[in-house]
Amino acid sequence: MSSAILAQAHSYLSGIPLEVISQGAEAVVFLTTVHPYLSESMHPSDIQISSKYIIKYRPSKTYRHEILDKQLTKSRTAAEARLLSKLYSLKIPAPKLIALDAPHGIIWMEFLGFQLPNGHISSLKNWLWYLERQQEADTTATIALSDTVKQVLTLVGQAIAKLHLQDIVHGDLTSSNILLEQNIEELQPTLIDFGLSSYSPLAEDKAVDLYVLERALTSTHPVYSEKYNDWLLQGYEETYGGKTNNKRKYAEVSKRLEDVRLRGRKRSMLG
Ligand SMILES: Nc1ncnc2c1ncn2[C@@H]1O[C@H](COP(=O)(O)OP(=O)(O)OP(=O)(O)O)[C@@H](O)[C@H]1O
Repeated sequence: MSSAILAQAHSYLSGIPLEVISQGAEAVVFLTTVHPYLSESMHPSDIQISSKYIIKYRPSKTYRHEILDKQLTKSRTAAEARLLSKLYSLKIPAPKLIALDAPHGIIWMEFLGFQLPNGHISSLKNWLWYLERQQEADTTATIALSDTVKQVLTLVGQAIAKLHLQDIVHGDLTSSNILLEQNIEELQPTLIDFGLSSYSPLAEDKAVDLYVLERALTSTHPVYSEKYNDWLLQGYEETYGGKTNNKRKYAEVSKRLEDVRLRGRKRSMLG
């Protein structure tokens, strides 16, 4: 990453320790240990507070016109933050919004996930890979793996359905954009990266969301992806089509998903 981007982030976040954990096309993601406005003394000592937070920073793009760049940074950052806050009120699992500095392209949010035994972060992709490697080493692990994976993928499908029932489309659903949280009894999948999200009532857009995740699972977990996708869709159907009057809406998305798959297959046959 360019030192200019880092210097800019440090100037906006003066005195805040920043550790780069990812750099995408749109944003740099930092890990920090400092909360933007709460100090330790503001918490009763019996309440455990997290000491890890995420800062997502959209640097300015020098190839864009300066005024347009400022407007885009501000509106995209604010839109992502608004969505996080909406998801919290809807109880859809996603990072909690902590603070926002839209003009500078900065969002502070809750840190999610944990370290897997192999040291990787608990994205759905890393977790499935980890379990698959384990199973290959010990074939007696099959049943335990199926039960837990089925439960998690059903929850993923349910979370996506909750999003779609609100006519929110994620826009970049991959197995890296799903982080697992360790709850007391079970693993809870949470959705991250709402930078490309939008509102849409269209069955087509929802089907594309599902297709993108289906493709991600197929390409990263080819041996098991059929089962994974079945479990995911079961969870989706349960929640999206759960009420009698939603059955028709679910059938529309399901039909569209078939069409999108067909288009995808045609495209790959044509190269
Ligand atoms: N709330 C969070 N808790 C923990 N890790 C996070 C969180 N948000 C983002 N990350 C980490 O940072 C990475 C990039 O985040 P995000 O996808 O939001 O940024 P991005 O710039 O849009 O990325 P990309 O362009 O690669 O899609 C994630 O894959 C994840 O590893």
